[in-house]
Amino acid sequence: MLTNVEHIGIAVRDIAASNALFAKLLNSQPYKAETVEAEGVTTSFFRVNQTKIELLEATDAASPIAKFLEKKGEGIHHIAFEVDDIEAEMSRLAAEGFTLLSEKPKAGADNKLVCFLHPKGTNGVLIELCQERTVLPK
Ligand SMILES: CC[C@@H](C(=O)O)C(=O)SCCNC(=O)CCNC(=O)[C@H](O)C(C)(C)COP(=O)(O)OP(=O)(O)OC[C@H]1O[C@@H](n2cnc3c(N)ncnc32)[C@H](O)[C@@H]1OP(=O)(O)O
Ligand SMILES: [Co+2]
Repeated sequence: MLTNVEHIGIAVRDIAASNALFAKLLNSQPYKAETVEAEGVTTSFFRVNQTKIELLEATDAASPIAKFLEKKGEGIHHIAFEVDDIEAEMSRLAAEGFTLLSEKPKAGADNKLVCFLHPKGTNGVLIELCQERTVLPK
């Protein structure tokens, strides 16, 4: 089951400058910064009540964020939904015809297991599923 919008991912060119901008906008500081080498990103997270803003800067030219910035520029990169059982949701969504971008959940930022759905099958919006890693998948 999808339980809430866990975070909104925003692609940025300069995470230090965007941290300062979002700190002013949200009147709060990021609570976490984390690099996820496997995804080619450096992230920072701001809490906004029940959800989060995830700023994403590319760590290298092959990063999905570098490619996105080149094609579309800065802006909303993905919407992440919290799920209670990521493997069950992956099976359900694959059976519904969505294209999963990994066969298994992957390690994400902020202690999450994640899986992405291809934006071509979701009206041009990249969707991330994420589950807290303390809840082990079946
Ligand atoms: C920090 C970890 C994690 C978390 O815990 O929160 C993250 O959020 S990591 C975020 C970065 N990681 C990812 O995005 C992984 C999933 N993405 C991918 O696997 C790829 O980016 C992709 C979606 C499969 C596209 O890759 P590829 O085909 O190699 O790139 P292209 O640049 O050629 O794009 C093809 C096509 O798709 C459009 N596109 C790409 N990204 C997005 C996007 N974020 N939203 C909407 N559309 C997107 C792109 O514009 C191309 O379209 P056309 O030009 O019309 O073909
Ligand atoms: Co994300």
